[in-house]
Amino acid sequence: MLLIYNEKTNPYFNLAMEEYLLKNFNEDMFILWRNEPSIIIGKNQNTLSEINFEYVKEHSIPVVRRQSGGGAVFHDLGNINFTFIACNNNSFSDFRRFTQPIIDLLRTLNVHAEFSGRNDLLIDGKKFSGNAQYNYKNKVMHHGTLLFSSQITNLSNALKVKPIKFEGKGIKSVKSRVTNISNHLKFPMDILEFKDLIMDYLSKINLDNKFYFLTENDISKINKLIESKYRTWDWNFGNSPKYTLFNELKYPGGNVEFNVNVEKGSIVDIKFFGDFFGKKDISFIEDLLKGTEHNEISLKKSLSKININDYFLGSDINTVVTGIMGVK
Ligand SMILES: Nc1ncnc2c1ncn2[C@@H]1O[C@H](COP(=O)(O)OC(=O)CCCC[C@@H]2CCSS2)[C@@H](O)[C@H]1O
Repeated sequence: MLLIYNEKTNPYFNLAMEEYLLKNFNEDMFILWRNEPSIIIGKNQNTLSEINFEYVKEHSIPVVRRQSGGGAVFHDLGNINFTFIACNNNSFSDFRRFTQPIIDLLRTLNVHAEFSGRNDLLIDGKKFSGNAQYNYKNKVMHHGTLLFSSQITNLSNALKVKPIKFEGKGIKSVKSRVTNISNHLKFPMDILEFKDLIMDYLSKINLDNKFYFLTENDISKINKLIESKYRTWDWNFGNSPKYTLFNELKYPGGNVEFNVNVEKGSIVDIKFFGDFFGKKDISFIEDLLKGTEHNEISLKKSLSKININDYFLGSDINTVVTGIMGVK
């Protein structure tokens, strides 16, 4: 098994690295990695309905979609991620096979952890690890988080959403009470010591191991994948399953309700309902916004073609855009 101890903490890099290693190597692997504060979204989720958009914007938190299914998780440098890539697997594998080493390792530290539900590891009934898998050809990639000393308040804030606004077939995250491993240790331990401990433990349970360090060539291929996929709005947001957003726009001239239907990231339909005090017909805006990508930049660009006051008296572009994004 190849053991990869990755020091990079950029979430775009790390998600692209997983895909690159899965698709370009024909060997079993184990990788440990950490991300700077970020949200990692499941393959089939509606990104906007899973994140606290205002918080994410205010703190410039990258939101990155991954290959595997499941819900949205928060990462920071207090969270360690582990990835197993196993060749010669024809289907999804038992989650327990890949999480048992973590449970066993924690037992050596006197921490009692258990597997629960479909994809969680718990200590005292609280989650510290979420897991997911992805199949590629005859391989399975299993990855999981390990909350060791994460900022739990930031985790809750980043994932705090008002889900009633969105309707669609996107996979919803399963909210849990969470805990950090370090709170359950009988003695102080640094996160990097814990990371070393996991790597040591893994290298002992497998006999035939080799450390592998990413080469210049690997890194340049990973960088290409970042630019073509992992850093793009299309993959992280646009790729969401189709959804409808229900919201209300409050502006000095009144209140209007509206629905936006979004498919492949673009507005296919938008309808405003209510009393309008603007002097122009609202259907012009409805037509104007069809085909616009459901993001702030594209909405601003489309709306800059008109005088917003002609439709929403006393309002401005920013207010209308935040409304249409479902932020307020
Ligand atoms: N980092 C982290 N670890 C454990 N649990 C978390 C974390 N962040 C949030 N949560 C909690 O899990 C739920 C979502 O649970 P849910 O079961 O919906 O989703 C998951 O667990 C997905 C795990 C994906 C693991 C990948 C491994 C490497 S890249 S990401 C969320 O609402 C919080 O309550």
